[in-house]
Amino acid sequence: MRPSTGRRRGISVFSSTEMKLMQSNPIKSEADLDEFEPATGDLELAERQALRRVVGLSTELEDVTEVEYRKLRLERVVLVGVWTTGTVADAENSLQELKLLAETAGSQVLEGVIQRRQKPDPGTYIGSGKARELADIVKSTGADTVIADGELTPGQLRQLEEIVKVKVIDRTALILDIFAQHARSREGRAQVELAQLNYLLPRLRGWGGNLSRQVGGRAAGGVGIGGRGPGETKIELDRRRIRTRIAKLNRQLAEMSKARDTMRARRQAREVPAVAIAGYTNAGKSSLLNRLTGAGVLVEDALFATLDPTVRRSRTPDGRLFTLADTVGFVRHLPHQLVEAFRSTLEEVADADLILHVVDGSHPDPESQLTAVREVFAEIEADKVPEIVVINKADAADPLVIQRIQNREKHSVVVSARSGEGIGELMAIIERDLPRLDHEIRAVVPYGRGDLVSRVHSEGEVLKVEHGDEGTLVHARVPSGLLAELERYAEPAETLR
Ligand SMILES: Nc1nc2c(ncn2[C@@H]2O[C@H](COP(=O)(O)OP(=O)(O)OP(=O)(O)O)[C@@H](O)[C@H]2O)c(=O)[nH]1
Ligand SMILES: [Mg+2]
Repeated sequence: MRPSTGRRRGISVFSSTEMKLMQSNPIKSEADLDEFEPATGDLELAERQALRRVVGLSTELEDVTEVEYRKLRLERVVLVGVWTTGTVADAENSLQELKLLAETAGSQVLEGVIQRRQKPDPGTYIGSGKARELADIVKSTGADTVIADGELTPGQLRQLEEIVKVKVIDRTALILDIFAQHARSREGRAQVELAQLNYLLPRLRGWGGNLSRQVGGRAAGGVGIGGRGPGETKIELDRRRIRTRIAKLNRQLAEMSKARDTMRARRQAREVPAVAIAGYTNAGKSSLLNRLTGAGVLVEDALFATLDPTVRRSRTPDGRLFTLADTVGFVRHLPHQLVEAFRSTLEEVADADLILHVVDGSHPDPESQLTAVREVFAEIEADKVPEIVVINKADAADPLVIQRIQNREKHSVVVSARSGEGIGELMAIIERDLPRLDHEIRAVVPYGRGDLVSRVHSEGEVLKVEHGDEGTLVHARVPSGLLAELERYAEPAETLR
């Protein structure tokens, strides 16, 4: 924590245009600032920010890509957290994670501060005295944004902005922003936009027209709110547009989820068991999928590298086919708007026959990651699915920490997706825990039905194949769908050995 730099408030932090604005609406002392009247406060702040935005975004071009725009937008940030429970180490881990999130969003973190409090200040999140210290830090570091480690009310965001004089965003907005940058598929983009709009809607008044910028270009672009003046009519209009857009996105997503359901139903009809790889972001889920299937999925030392689930086929050592799905990573306090919006994607986890819950053994606090992930499992009703805890990054982890997790998690396996250590053991566990959906059959398949024989090869487990006079003699374990088709060619019981 930085020492207090005193209760200074230099005018030099403002541009000349802003100074003019302040003269026409003078703030004489900090006391005035504290008792700011919300109604005029909204207007004044929004105008000041509108001006600030023009100054800061002189490079704002029509064709600048969204990511570049975001980088401009959130370049130099100061982090702030309120530490209510737990140890100093917990509080620091939390801010460390916020730093990774901020960096993932493309910003440079200049400083981070935490305040010990019973609970966040209802008005300004951190205490108002601390908020002024924060303002000094912002000024001396030249930061353009403050990111708060929590979900702030619209009022808290506004009041903190009034004190620190730069844009304030919260953890939820930051995570939404990262998702928006990473979403690639049509469904993923629609889900993120829906989450952003739901976050935006109740905050529209508090942040005035400026909000469309804060929540991200896509949401803003999608509804066409450029956000100039925060006039009531404009806000009403924006609200209506947002609601219309939300309704449309919900309809589109329902369509897309139907397509996904069909695909899943097809997989289920074939009785191929489904394994979902889930876990905290950056735990190594995609690396594990690659290691198990050679899928070649993007692996990155970044949070939320994966947003679109990849499904691959794999086989157990005894030859049974199963699907393996990589999924979006979880994080503590995953914004509920995101969980809601990503519900259909997350169903992939809830509908699985087995979950490989990957945890990063080299993380300072893997246990709290396990807990955070299980909270999301409960929310999406995936908590009834059998779970194997896969303690990953064994090559980098402290053996004592691994031991500690193993003691707590009886159903666990230690692996390194990087070195391959423990992967064989993991496969053996998958084989043991996968539901056995297959039936054993011996059949003589006529040569004209080569299609059935190839299905036995791809969907079932072949025990023996011979070529006889009347057809292919197949002894195999197959799912029931295929069994039904093979039964007419089944060998009479008495010939079975
Ligand atoms: N040392 C070590 N690093 C690993 C291991 N597995 C993954 N990593 C690294 O951890 C980082 C994250 O890996 P990913 O596979 O992208 O993790 P993820 O869980 O898919 O992450 P998101 O999709 O972002 O949620 C990458 O830098 C990997 O190289 C491992 O076994 N050992
Ligand atoms: Mg991934």
